[in-house]
Amino acid sequence: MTHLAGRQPVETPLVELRQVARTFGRGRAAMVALHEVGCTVLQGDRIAITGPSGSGKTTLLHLIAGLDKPTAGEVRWPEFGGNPLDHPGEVGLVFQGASLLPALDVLENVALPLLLADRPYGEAVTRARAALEQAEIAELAQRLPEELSGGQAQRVAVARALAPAPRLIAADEPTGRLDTRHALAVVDLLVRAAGELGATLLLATHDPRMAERLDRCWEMRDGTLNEVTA
Ligand SMILES: Nc1ncnc2c1ncn2[C@@H]1O[C@H](COP(=O)(O)OP(=O)(O)OP(=O)(O)O)[C@@H](O)[C@H]1O
Repeated sequence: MTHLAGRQPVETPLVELRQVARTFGRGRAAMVALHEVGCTVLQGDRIAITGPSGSGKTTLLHLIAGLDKPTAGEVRWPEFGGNPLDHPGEVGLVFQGASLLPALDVLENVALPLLLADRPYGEAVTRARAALEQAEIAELAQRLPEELSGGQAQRVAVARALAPAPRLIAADEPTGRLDTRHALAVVDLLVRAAGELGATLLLATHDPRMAERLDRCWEMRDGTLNEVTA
């Protein structure tokens, strides 16, 4: 596994899952997406969650980020004192599509989460500009989303996630709609930015070439988790 520059994990658990299961639906229609998964995410970890379609990557990522609740078992966030989503700016989320607001320019899109978290306007704009610099797209600040390529739009989505300086970055197939060159660039950006921020990074991907850029790799198979590297 590649160890790109940055801070190494310290042995402090950021997220702990104990015998976590997640079932969707009920009765005969019940679908067990996760079977008694136990794992620990350490501060500063950079973990790829791999596995085929339907193996449970998104379900696991959502539980770790606090977006979903288990149907059995326990998820704990010792460093956050409860669900991190209750603390605005602590979790940066990136999804397959950039989902930028079409009427706002790039700078406004990146500043928006900070404004929604009641940060002062000046601070939100300053942080948004810094995140665009970090993502190496400062020159796009005044563009509208419709004026961006797919790769540029996804870098804006990454900048939006980075702007509040989150402690946990959760990215779900963030490169699924990009060609290999742009996909690798976005993954490398996430890895570098996580190192610079001292943030923990979890990245769900079905692509082993993306997973190789991170330090640890968890492989999902039919709702169970195996660590394939450490
Ligand atoms: N809301 C839901 N209702 C019913 N079943 C669901 C729901 N969400 C996920 N599932 C099922 O749970 C299983 C795991 O889904 P999940 O999205 O976590 O897999 P994944 O590995 O992320 O897949 P992909 O790579 O295709 O995104 C799948 O069988 C899926 O159909």
